[in-house]
Amino acid sequence: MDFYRNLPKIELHAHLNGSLSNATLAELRELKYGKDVQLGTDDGFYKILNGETLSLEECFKKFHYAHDLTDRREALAKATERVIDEFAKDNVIYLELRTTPKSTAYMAKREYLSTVLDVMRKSVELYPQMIVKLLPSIDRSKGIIEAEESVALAIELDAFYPGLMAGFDLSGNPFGTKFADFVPPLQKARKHGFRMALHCGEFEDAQEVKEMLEFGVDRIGHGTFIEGDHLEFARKNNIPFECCLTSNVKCKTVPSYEDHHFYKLLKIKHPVCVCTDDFGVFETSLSQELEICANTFNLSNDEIFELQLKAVEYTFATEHEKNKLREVLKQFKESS
Ligand SMILES: CNc1ncnc2c1ncn2[C@@H]1O[C@H](COP(=O)(O)O)[C@@H](O)[C@H]1O
Ligand SMILES: [Zn+2]
Repeated sequence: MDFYRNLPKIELHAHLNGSLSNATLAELRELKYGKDVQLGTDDGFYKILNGETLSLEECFKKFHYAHDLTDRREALAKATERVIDEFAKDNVIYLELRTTPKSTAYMAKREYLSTVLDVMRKSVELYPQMIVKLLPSIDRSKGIIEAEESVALAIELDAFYPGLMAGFDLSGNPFGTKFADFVPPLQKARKHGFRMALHCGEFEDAQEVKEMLEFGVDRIGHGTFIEGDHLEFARKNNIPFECCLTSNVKCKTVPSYEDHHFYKLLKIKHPVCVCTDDFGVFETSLSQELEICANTFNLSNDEIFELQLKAVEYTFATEHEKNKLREVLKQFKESS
């Protein structure tokens, strides 16, 4: 475990409200409901426990628990601080965190987004070793108006937080929604200069995968059901896959770790990185995901190191930032 923990790591797929640890949940619960209140104290609701049988659709219900606890500015700021801190403690040197800007009973969408961005900006001083970026998410289940609002807001706030927002994510419960509806706001985001890291092929829908690939994606979130011509297209265009092993196993979109498409991609030398998705919900960490990956597919420490080095390429960082990350990795290699 020491190797995986000490290794400087790149995290490219992590949702803020899915990344609340037990300690963070307890802190947020106390902040909202006080010390003695029993209501809403069941963190078990938020977790997907080992052996629990849930469909992907059922998994999405889990996030309501965290959303209730982060509906005020102070709580959201604390949650963001804790998540960044826990990634830093796990030796993550580059973090692209994603979150859906929300309006709640206590916060407008603008306040939500600026709260997260303020904490990120502060993290530059707190964690000089770490680079943190935000990918605002579009939650498909919330409809097109919300998507358009989020894009307009991100474009507006980008002027006040230069370099912090790097791209857009499309995620959330896809059932009952159409990708085509989200093309206009995503196009607007891309025109502004945001890169595209979309959940693509997390469930089986070849037509949607086709539409997404035609639209153009910079990175593929999950890509579990991308096969045949679509995989060929991804290969020709060198589109990296963000693989979240435990997330996929626990949401039952892959049958087991052994069957995870990560290995198929690795074998054909396709760009791939290992990510956590929602380390709080899935009770994991990036170190743990890499260790599982190494044990499942019999990968050496050198191969895991190489995965991190290659992941630097797939980040939405500037060339200057990428060089800094490579330097940190090089120093780790030399000293180990
Ligand atoms: C398990 N696989 C997944 N597939 C698709 N979307 C997911 C997801 N895991 C998380 N999210 C998206 O991220 C939100 C939580 O973080 P934020 O409130 O945005 O910070 C979820 O509500 C969902 O929209
Ligand atoms: Zn995700």
